Amino acid sequence: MFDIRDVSKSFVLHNQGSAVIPVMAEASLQVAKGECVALTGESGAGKSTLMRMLYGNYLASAGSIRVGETELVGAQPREVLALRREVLGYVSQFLRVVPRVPTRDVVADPLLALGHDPQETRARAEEMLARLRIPERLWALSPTTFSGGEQQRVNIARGFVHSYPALLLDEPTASLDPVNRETVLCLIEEAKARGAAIVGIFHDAEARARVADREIDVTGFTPERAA
Ligand SMILES: Nc1ncnc2c1ncn2[C@@H]1O[C@H](COP(=O)(O)OP(=O)(O)OP(=O)(O)O)[C@@H](O)[C@H]1O
Repeated sequence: MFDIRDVSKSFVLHNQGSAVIPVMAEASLQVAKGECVALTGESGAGKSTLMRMLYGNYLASAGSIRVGETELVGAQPREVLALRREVLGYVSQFLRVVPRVPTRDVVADPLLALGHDPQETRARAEEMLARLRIPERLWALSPTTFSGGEQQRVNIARGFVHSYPALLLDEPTASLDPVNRETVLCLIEEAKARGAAIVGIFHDAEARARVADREIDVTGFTPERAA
Protein backbone atom coordinates (compact mmCIF):
# COMPACT_ATOMS: atom_id res chain seq x y z
CA MET A 1 0.00 0.00 0.00
CA PHE A 2 2.92 2.29 0.76
CA ASP A 3 5.84 1.83 -1.62
CA ILE A 4 8.76 4.18 -0.95
CA ARG A 5 11.83 3.80 -3.11
CA ASP A 6 15.16 5.62 -2.99
CA VAL A 7 13.68 8.76 -1.51
CA SER A 8 15.99 11.66 -0.73
CA LYS A 9 15.16 14.95 0.90
CA SER A 10 17.16 18.14 1.31
CA PHE A 11 15.92 21.40 2.77
CA VAL A 12 17.09 24.64 1.22
CA LEU A 13 17.21 27.46 3.76
CA HIS A 14 16.50 30.47 1.55
CA ASN A 15 16.75 32.90 4.43
CA GLN A 16 20.20 31.57 5.41
CA GLY A 17 22.25 31.96 2.25
CA SER A 18 20.38 29.10 0.52
CA ALA A 19 22.17 26.53 2.71
CA VAL A 20 21.28 22.99 1.62
CA ILE A 21 20.58 20.55 4.46
CA PRO A 22 20.39 16.91 3.32
CA VAL A 23 18.20 15.02 5.83
CA MET A 24 17.38 11.80 4.02
CA ALA A 25 19.02 9.64 1.37
CA GLU A 26 17.86 6.52 -0.42
CA ALA A 27 15.02 5.75 1.93
CA SER A 28 13.07 2.66 0.87
CA LEU A 29 10.15 1.09 2.71
CA GLN A 30 7.15 -0.99 1.76
CA VAL A 31 4.07 -1.39 3.94
CA ALA A 32 1.49 -4.02 3.04
CA LYS A 33 -2.26 -3.95 3.63
CA GLY A 34 -3.04 -4.85 7.22
CA GLU A 35 0.48 -4.05 8.38
CA CYS A 36 1.63 -1.39 10.84
CA VAL A 37 5.17 -0.03 10.64
CA ALA A 38 6.56 2.17 13.40
CA LEU A 39 9.19 4.76 12.53
CA THR A 40 11.86 5.01 15.20
CA GLY A 41 15.13 6.88 15.61
CA GLU A 42 16.46 9.61 17.82
CA SER A 43 15.09 13.13 17.78
CA GLY A 44 16.02 14.83 14.53
CA ALA A 45 16.54 11.53 12.67
CA GLY A 46 13.80 12.38 10.18
CA LYS A 47 10.61 10.59 11.32
CA SER A 48 8.36 13.64 10.92
CA THR A 49 10.00 14.58 7.63
CA LEU A 50 9.25 11.11 6.22
CA MET A 51 5.65 11.26 7.47
CA ARG A 52 5.19 14.69 5.85
CA MET A 53 6.52 13.36 2.57
CA LEU A 54 4.12 10.40 2.78
CA TYR A 55 1.24 12.85 3.23
CA GLY A 56 2.42 15.05 0.36
CA ASN A 57 3.20 18.04 2.58
CA TYR A 58 6.92 17.92 1.80
CA LEU A 59 8.13 17.23 -1.67
CA ALA A 60 10.80 14.54 -1.96
CA SER A 61 13.96 15.71 -3.72
CA ALA A 62 14.32 12.36 -5.51
CA GLY A 63 12.81 8.88 -5.60
CA SER A 64 9.28 7.51 -5.65
CA ILE A 65 6.50 7.45 -3.06
CA ARG A 66 3.45 5.45 -4.08
CA VAL A 67 0.39 5.28 -1.85
CA GLY A 68 -2.07 2.86 -3.41
CA GLU A 69 -2.29 3.86 -7.06
CA THR A 70 -0.96 7.40 -6.56
CA GLU A 71 2.62 8.50 -7.15
CA LEU A 72 3.18 11.41 -4.79
CA VAL A 73 6.49 12.62 -6.19
CA GLY A 74 5.48 15.06 -8.90
CA ALA A 75 1.73 14.66 -8.23
CA GLN A 76 -0.67 17.48 -9.08
CA PRO A 77 -2.31 19.12 -6.03
CA ARG A 78 -5.73 17.75 -7.04
CA GLU A 79 -4.30 14.19 -7.07
CA VAL A 80 -2.92 14.72 -3.57
CA LEU A 81 -6.29 16.04 -2.37
CA ALA A 82 -8.14 13.09 -3.93
CA LEU A 83 -5.71 10.67 -2.27
CA ARG A 84 -6.29 12.33 1.11
CA ARG A 85 -10.04 12.31 0.65
CA GLU A 86 -10.38 8.67 -0.33
CA VAL A 87 -7.31 6.66 0.61
CA LEU A 88 -4.92 8.30 3.05
CA GLY A 89 -5.89 9.42 6.54
CA TYR A 90 -3.62 11.35 8.87
CA VAL A 91 -3.91 11.68 12.62
CA SER A 92 -1.52 14.43 13.62
CA GLN A 93 -0.62 15.26 17.18
CA PHE A 94 -2.49 18.52 17.09
CA LEU A 95 -5.94 19.39 15.91
CA ARG A 96 -6.15 22.11 13.27
CA VAL A 97 -9.70 23.19 12.60
CA VAL A 98 -11.67 26.06 11.20
CA PRO A 99 -12.90 28.07 14.21
CA ARG A 100 -16.60 27.87 15.14
CA VAL A 101 -17.26 24.56 13.35
CA PRO A 102 -19.00 22.20 15.81
CA THR A 103 -17.06 19.12 16.89
CA ARG A 104 -19.70 16.82 15.40
CA ASP A 105 -19.14 18.42 11.97
CA VAL A 106 -15.35 18.35 12.34
CA VAL A 107 -15.57 14.57 12.78
CA ALA A 108 -18.23 14.08 10.07
CA ASP A 109 -16.36 16.15 7.50
CA PRO A 110 -14.26 13.34 5.90
CA LEU A 111 -17.45 11.33 5.19
CA LEU A 112 -19.40 14.34 3.89
CA ALA A 113 -16.49 15.12 1.55
CA LEU A 114 -16.93 11.61 0.14
CA GLY A 115 -20.62 12.27 -0.52
CA HIS A 116 -22.02 9.99 2.19
CA ASP A 117 -25.59 10.44 3.38
CA PRO A 118 -25.62 13.35 5.90
CA GLN A 119 -27.82 11.56 8.43
CA GLU A 120 -25.77 8.38 8.43
CA THR A 121 -22.63 10.48 8.59
CA ARG A 122 -23.87 12.35 11.62
CA ALA A 123 -24.74 9.08 13.37
CA ARG A 124 -21.33 7.65 12.57
CA ALA A 125 -19.57 10.81 13.84
CA GLU A 126 -21.54 10.66 17.08
CA GLU A 127 -20.70 6.98 17.50
CA MET A 128 -16.99 7.82 17.18
CA LEU A 129 -17.26 10.72 19.63
CA ALA A 130 -19.07 8.53 22.15
CA ARG A 131 -16.52 5.77 21.75
CA LEU A 132 -13.74 8.26 22.46
CA ARG A 133 -15.63 9.57 25.49
CA ILE A 134 -16.15 13.13 24.33
CA PRO A 135 -19.12 14.25 26.47
CA GLU A 136 -22.29 14.80 24.44
CA ARG A 137 -22.64 18.38 25.73
CA LEU A 138 -19.46 19.25 23.80
CA TRP A 139 -20.52 17.87 20.40
CA ALA A 140 -22.21 21.12 19.31
CA LEU A 141 -19.22 23.27 20.34
CA SER A 142 -16.06 24.02 18.42
CA PRO A 143 -13.13 21.94 19.72
CA THR A 144 -10.82 25.00 19.74
CA THR A 145 -11.34 25.48 23.49
CA PHE A 146 -11.11 21.77 24.37
CA SER A 147 -8.30 20.34 26.53
CA GLY A 148 -5.24 18.82 24.85
CA GLY A 149 -6.49 15.27 25.39
CA GLU A 150 -10.00 16.13 24.18
CA GLN A 151 -8.61 17.73 21.03
CA GLN A 152 -6.46 14.69 20.40
CA ARG A 153 -9.50 12.43 20.72
CA VAL A 154 -11.50 14.59 18.30
CA ASN A 155 -8.56 14.29 15.92
CA ILE A 156 -8.60 10.52 16.30
CA ALA A 157 -12.38 10.34 15.81
CA ARG A 158 -11.94 12.33 12.58
CA GLY A 159 -9.04 10.15 11.44
CA PHE A 160 -10.91 6.87 12.00
CA VAL A 161 -14.45 7.91 10.94
CA HIS A 162 -13.75 6.81 7.37
CA SER A 163 -12.18 3.38 6.75
CA TYR A 164 -9.09 4.75 5.05
CA PRO A 165 -7.03 2.03 3.33
CA ALA A 166 -3.85 3.82 4.45
CA LEU A 167 -3.20 5.73 7.67
CA LEU A 168 -0.46 7.92 9.08
CA LEU A 169 -0.43 8.21 12.87
CA ASP A 170 1.75 10.75 14.64
CA GLU A 171 1.85 9.98 18.36
CA PRO A 172 -1.80 8.91 18.51
CA THR A 173 -1.72 8.09 22.24
CA ALA A 174 0.51 10.98 23.39
CA SER A 175 -1.76 12.90 25.80
CA LEU A 176 -4.32 10.23 26.64
CA ASP A 177 -5.32 8.60 29.91
CA PRO A 178 -5.14 4.77 30.11
CA VAL A 179 -8.80 4.17 29.21
CA ASN A 180 -8.77 6.37 26.11
CA ARG A 181 -5.34 5.06 25.16
CA GLU A 182 -6.81 1.55 25.18
CA THR A 183 -9.68 2.70 22.93
CA VAL A 184 -7.21 4.16 20.44
CA LEU A 185 -5.09 1.00 20.43
CA CYS A 186 -8.27 -1.00 19.71
CA LEU A 187 -9.15 1.35 16.83
CA ILE A 188 -5.68 0.80 15.38
CA GLU A 189 -6.02 -2.98 15.73
CA GLU A 190 -9.45 -2.88 14.07
CA ALA A 191 -8.07 -0.78 11.20
CA LYS A 192 -5.30 -3.33 10.67
CA ALA A 193 -7.80 -6.19 10.79
CA ARG A 194 -9.85 -4.60 8.00
CA GLY A 195 -6.68 -4.29 5.92
CA ALA A 196 -5.44 -0.75 6.51
CA ALA A 197 -1.73 -0.13 6.00
CA ILE A 198 -0.37 2.07 8.79
CA VAL A 199 2.81 4.07 9.29
CA GLY A 200 3.18 5.63 12.71
CA ILE A 201 5.41 7.39 15.19
CA PHE A 202 4.83 6.03 18.69
CA HIS A 203 7.01 7.29 21.53
CA ASP A 204 4.82 5.14 23.80
CA ALA A 205 6.98 1.97 23.68
CA GLU A 206 4.25 -0.35 24.95
CA ALA A 207 1.77 0.94 22.40
CA ARG A 208 4.37 0.50 19.68
CA ALA A 209 5.13 -3.07 20.73
CA ARG A 210 1.44 -3.89 20.70
CA VAL A 211 0.35 -2.49 17.34
CA ALA A 212 3.50 -2.39 15.20
CA ASP A 213 4.46 -5.43 13.13
CA ARG A 214 7.84 -3.90 12.30
CA GLU A 215 10.01 -1.03 13.43
CA ILE A 216 12.06 0.98 10.96
CA ASP A 217 14.86 3.11 12.38
CA VAL A 218 15.00 6.13 10.07
CA THR A 219 18.58 6.79 11.24
CA GLY A 220 19.43 4.27 8.52
CA PHE A 221 18.14 6.80 5.99
CA THR A 222 20.29 9.72 7.15
CA PRO A 223 22.67 10.78 4.38
CA GLU A 224 25.97 10.01 6.21
CA ARG A 225 25.04 6.44 7.03
CA ALA A 226 23.24 5.68 3.81
CA ALA A 227 26.25 6.81 1.74
N1 LIG B 1 11.21 22.67 7.31
C1 LIG B 1 12.47 22.35 7.60
N2 LIG B 1 13.50 23.13 7.19
C2 LIG B 1 14.78 22.81 7.47
N3 LIG B 1 15.15 21.72 8.15
C3 LIG B 1 14.18 20.90 8.58
C4 LIG B 1 12.79 21.16 8.33
N4 LIG B 1 12.06 20.16 8.87
C5 LIG B 1 12.94 19.31 9.44
N5 LIG B 1 14.21 19.75 9.25
C6 LIG B 1 15.43 19.09 9.72
O1 LIG B 1 15.37 17.71 9.33
C7 LIG B 1 15.89 16.87 10.35
C8 LIG B 1 14.85 15.82 10.70
O2 LIG B 1 13.77 16.44 11.44
P1 LIG B 1 12.44 15.67 11.86
O3 LIG B 1 11.53 16.66 12.47
O4 LIG B 1 11.97 14.90 10.69
O5 LIG B 1 12.99 14.67 12.96
P2 LIG B 1 12.20 13.67 13.92
O6 LIG B 1 12.90 12.35 13.83
O7 LIG B 1 10.77 13.71 13.60
O8 LIG B 1 12.47 14.35 15.33
P3 LIG B 1 11.56 14.44 16.68
O9 LIG B 1 11.49 13.04 17.25
O10 LIG B 1 12.35 15.37 17.55
O11 LIG B 1 10.22 14.99 16.28
C9 LIG B 1 16.28 17.77 11.51
O12 LIG B 1 17.68 17.98 11.46
C10 LIG B 1 15.54 19.06 11.25
O13 LIG B 1 16.26 20.17 11.70
